Amino acid sequence: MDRPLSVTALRCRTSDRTPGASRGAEALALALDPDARLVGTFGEARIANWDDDLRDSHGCLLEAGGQVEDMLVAGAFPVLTTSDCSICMTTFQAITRHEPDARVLWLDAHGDYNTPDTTPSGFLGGMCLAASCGVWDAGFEPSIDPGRVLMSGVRDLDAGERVLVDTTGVKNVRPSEVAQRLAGQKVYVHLDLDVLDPDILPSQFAVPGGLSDTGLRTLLAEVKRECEVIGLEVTAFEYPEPANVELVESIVRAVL
Ligand SMILES: NC(=[NH2+])NCCC[C@H](N)C(=O)O
Repeated sequence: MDRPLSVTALRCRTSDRTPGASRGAEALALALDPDARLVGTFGEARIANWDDDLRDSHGCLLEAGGQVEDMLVAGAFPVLTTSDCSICMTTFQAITRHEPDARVLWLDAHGDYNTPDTTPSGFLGGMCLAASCGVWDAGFEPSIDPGRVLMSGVRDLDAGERVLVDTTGVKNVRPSEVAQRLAGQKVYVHLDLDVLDPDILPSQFAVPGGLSDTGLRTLLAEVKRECEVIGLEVTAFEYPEPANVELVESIVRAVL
């Protein structure tokens, strides 16, 4: 990497539900960079459906985009660690404002490509990529063309969600194909740790059949070799407790 690393841990509204998630995000950020910024605040704990969630998380989402923007403006390589994958609705805005040609590599067990019409759970985190791609309006400008998103590790799509992925042109490919597909391009990586197998790292929305830690490290190392990686966000709900931070750090370092 030719740019200085700039790391921020963002504590999100939804961290109320999984406080371990924020501890993990902060521990990871500090492991990557002792000078990492730790920002964000807990909101009021209440059970949310997606529109409550959107309202309550609004400040946190804006903060996420602002953090990535600041890191880019400073000429740094941004790394954002957080519990809440919904931040992509603003982080991708910051990325594509600075690098209009950027591709997004979406490493996740889930597509997060539901809309209010297809969501089985009402969970905003399951709808955030679709909002980023302009499939529905969450109140944030769409930031990335679906054709510029490459998914891998995604193995749990709801029925309506699958139709949207297929019809809007998002590609979902095997891990071994990722680096070739993105070769020579500028790539921002969204890494939800539930892309790993739940035997390796437990998660709130665990889906069996995930990548091994070695498999993920290999994939990221290939991406680093073949592409120009321009930044990274590491998200998860049931984030690693401090005992697992070493494992996650070793994975993240493969792409730095
Ligand atoms: N980023 C995540 N953990 N997403 C989980 C989404 C689960 C499911 N597809 C839903 O919409 O509710």
